[in-house]
Amino acid sequence: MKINIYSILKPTNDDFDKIIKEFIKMSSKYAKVEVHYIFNKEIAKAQTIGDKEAQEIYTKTYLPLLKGFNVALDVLGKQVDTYAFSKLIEDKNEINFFIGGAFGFEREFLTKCDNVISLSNLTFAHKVANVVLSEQIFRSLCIQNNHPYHK
Ligand SMILES: C[S@@+](CC[C@H](N)C(=O)[O-])C[C@H]1O[C@@H](n2cnc3c(N)ncnc32)[C@H](O)[C@@H]1O
Repeated sequence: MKINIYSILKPTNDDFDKIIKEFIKMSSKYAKVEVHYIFNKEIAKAQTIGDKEAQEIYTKTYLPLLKGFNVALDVLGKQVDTYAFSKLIEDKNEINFFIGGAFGFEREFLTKCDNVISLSNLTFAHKVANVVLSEQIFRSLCIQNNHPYHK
């Protein structure tokens, strides 16, 4: 199983990145998990302009990456518990998770994904969302493989 996490963000190698890397390393026993930070001039400019234009740039960036099974993370998405999350990612060859930029997602992009999930009613910073996502991926892989971590 291959799991990609796409995040519109400059990689900074801070403590959040270290925690994310740790969960990915722990997951590697069961799946190949990779985080892809996407940041370029257009995205940098997007952060300084209006919500709508920025969202259009995020959509343009993410659309070509849609392949396999695609899950967007959005505060207003479907709330799932860990077991439902585990079922969602079970038996898939390739899963892509998309974390939005500072202005969130354009509806058009969300409708092109197979699922849109919410991790909480609270809005998190990108990296906090990525920490929670990475931990839930590891937890789900433990559930699927009967590893005691999930108890
Ligand atoms: C700083 S947030 C964007 C906030 C933006 N104003 C919005 O309403 O979407 C950046 C990204 O983190 C992810 N995120 C933050 N909180 C989340 C939550 N509770 N559930 C799912 N994803 C979340 C989403 O992918 C979001 O696009």
